[in-house]
Amino acid sequence: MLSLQPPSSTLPNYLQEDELPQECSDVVSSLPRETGWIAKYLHQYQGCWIATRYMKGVLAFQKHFQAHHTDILLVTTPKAGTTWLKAILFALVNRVRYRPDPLQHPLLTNNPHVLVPFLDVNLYTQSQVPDLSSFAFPRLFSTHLPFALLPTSVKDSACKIVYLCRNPKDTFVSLWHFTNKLRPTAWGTNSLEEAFDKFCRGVSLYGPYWDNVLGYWKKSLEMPQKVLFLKFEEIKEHPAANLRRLAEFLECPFSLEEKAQGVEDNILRLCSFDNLSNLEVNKSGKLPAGEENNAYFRRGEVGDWMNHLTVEMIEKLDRITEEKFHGTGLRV
Ligand SMILES: Nc1ncnc2c1ncn2[C@@H]1O[C@H](COP(=O)(O)OS(=O)(=O)O)[C@@H](OP(=O)(O)O)[C@H]1O
Repeated sequence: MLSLQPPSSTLPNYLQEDELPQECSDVVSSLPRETGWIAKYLHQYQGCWIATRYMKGVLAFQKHFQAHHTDILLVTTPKAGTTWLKAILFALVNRVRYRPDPLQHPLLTNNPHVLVPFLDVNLYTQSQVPDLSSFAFPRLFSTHLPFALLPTSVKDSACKIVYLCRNPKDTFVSLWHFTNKLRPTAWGTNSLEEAFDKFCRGVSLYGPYWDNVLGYWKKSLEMPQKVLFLKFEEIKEHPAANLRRLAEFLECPFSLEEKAQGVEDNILRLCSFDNLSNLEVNKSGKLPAGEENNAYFRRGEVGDWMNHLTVEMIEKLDRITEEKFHGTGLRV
């Protein structure tokens, strides 16, 4: 057993890095390593930067997860709006079982990350082979892993993948705030400049950001029935149209009757930033691993990067994005 972190009883659960099983520690110790942001270290595994704490879950997820053809997997780059889309997905596919009612709905008392858990980060981190039998169909799961790292059963089955990306400048700024809120100051760097440098070099959770996004963009063009590619900014601008697109992709389109009853509007209202962020569960609750739910709600807007990045930073990030996405047809 290899311990990668000095014991510290003061750390919340989500920062504690348990002793890794031998099989996992052998893999981890052979990987390139960098000091991380929210995590103490990031390890470059199959081209993707993963926190020590999540390595066990990633390996177990890759090895053991058996996808059902009815599963829905939400994939995002961290801080792309995962919490928001988890809420929308849950409300959408469960709209018959749970009417999107402003007074009574599971989203009013549960953080979206509890209703749509991360496979690698939550379920497979707790157990090598978690019991997924209690999940209602269609099963809703989530991950930040790049397409290339998904288990074979996800790629081979007819399960659907919904991918969400957000422009890299807001993604970076959101990640920066999240990191500073949740991790001890002694870890990694407190400097915006240093974190920015790492992000630009691709060293960020589940990064490089551009590789993660491009992998799913290409798959969405090759297999439009399997991968739906959504953008945070587009959902913000045209929420109803994107909700309809999502429903059609998941083969549960809204009926005329539902449209007349205002079901689409009710889902969007239920999942809006103002509604979710003001719920008691999201103001004062915590996730099972100890993260404060309010850390997932900050501003929820497009363009906050203008308040944080210098002109040089903006130019640099724009230039990298331009180069990486050149010729792919993708604009973010
Ligand atoms: N309902 C709703 N509507 C719009 N925006 C929302 C919503 N909920 C969360 N947010 C904003 O999403 C950002 C958090 O990103 P994620 O949820 O992807 O975080 S995580 O990857 O799950 O850790 C973070 O963005 P920033 O405000 O820019 O930091 C949240 O405020």
